[in-house]
Amino acid sequence: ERLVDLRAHRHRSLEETVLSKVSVFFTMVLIFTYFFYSSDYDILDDHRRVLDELRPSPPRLLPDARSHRNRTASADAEQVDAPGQLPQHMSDSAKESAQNNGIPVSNTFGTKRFPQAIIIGVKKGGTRALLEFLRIHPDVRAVGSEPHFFDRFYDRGLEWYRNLMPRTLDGQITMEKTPSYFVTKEAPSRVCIMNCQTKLIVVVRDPVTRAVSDYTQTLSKNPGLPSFQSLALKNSTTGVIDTTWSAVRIGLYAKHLENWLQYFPLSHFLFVSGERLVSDPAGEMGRVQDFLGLKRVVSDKHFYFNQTKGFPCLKKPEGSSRPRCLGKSKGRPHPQIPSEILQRLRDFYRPFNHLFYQMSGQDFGWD
Ligand SMILES: Nc1ncnc2c1ncn2[C@@H]1O[C@H](COP(=O)(O)OS(=O)(=O)O)[C@@H](OP(=O)(O)O)[C@H]1O
Repeated sequence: ERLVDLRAHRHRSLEETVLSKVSVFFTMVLIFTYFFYSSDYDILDDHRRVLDELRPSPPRLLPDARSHRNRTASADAEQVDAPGQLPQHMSDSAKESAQNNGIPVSNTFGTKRFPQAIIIGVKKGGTRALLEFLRIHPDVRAVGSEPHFFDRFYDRGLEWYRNLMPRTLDGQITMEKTPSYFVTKEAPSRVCIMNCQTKLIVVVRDPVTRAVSDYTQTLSKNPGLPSFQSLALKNSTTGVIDTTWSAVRIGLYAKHLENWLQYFPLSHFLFVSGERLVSDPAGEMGRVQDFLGLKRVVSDKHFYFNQTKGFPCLKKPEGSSRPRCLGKSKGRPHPQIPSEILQRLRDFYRPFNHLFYQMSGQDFGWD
């Protein structure tokens, strides 16, 4: 009888252990689901980026014999087909039939390629908005975070860089954005070593507002920062602008473009107006898609103006419960800067802006 009792007791405690494990598992699933669906767009995106970057390099399978446009032979020599996920835009039936055939489709789709187009600048111009808007396009795959290869991590080598890229199918465009490339002296020659056919996109914004936006970002990380005017002026009595301050220097677009034009012809550049990206995102996206040789998929039906955010946001994508606005670090309120300092900066930038309009063949209307 004691033996039977003991067995029954053991059975019960085993059942209890299993039950408690199952309930812990479901609680975790519930918590995860809650955070997944209630989180901010940027947080989700950050998770995806971190996961993408932490994912170990896949083992090499088949050598990729396919050639791809816009790439240099040396840079391409090591291309391989590699395991990847089924492409998002692939129809469910195609995915199913591939899986039903027992073919390990997820192991043969996609190739990591060098970007054919890069958003090279400018910092605080609206580069994140542009990249996120482009990512809606089924023929664009982009790295979420900024790789900083051509400025900070060049010594890691081209293969390191290519490994950061998402997998693409033939016909899809690989992209990345790192706004500091535009002001990095060595970047043009380095990009050209990778591929001189690379398309270059520069989102430009009134250099005065851009400088204030840049300052606002630094201030948010370092509240003890000196005032904007004390950093912008070399000397408060003479009113001479301090061009060594990066927030000022970045706005000398003509000077930076000159450096790039030593390696790339003007036809390789598209200058996107940061202002119009806010006032008419669909119009500006039309130009970008044309430049990239893409079908005009991203259009006004994808955007709505969010009154609370004060910026255009993406409408609820299919299968998502929420519309997507950029995170809090995009569209921050700017501190009030004395009007005479802003005027001084406007006067300072005017000749550089005019030179830039001439060089780019576009009048951005900042003056
Ligand atoms: N749709 C939308 N939503 C939010 N913000 C938008 C959008 N379109 C353009 N912008 C402007 O983008 C500015 C930030 O530029 P970047 O993304 O290039 O900044 S960064 O260099 O990557 O830090 C950011 O600058 P601040 O307003 O100064 O924060 C915005 O003005």
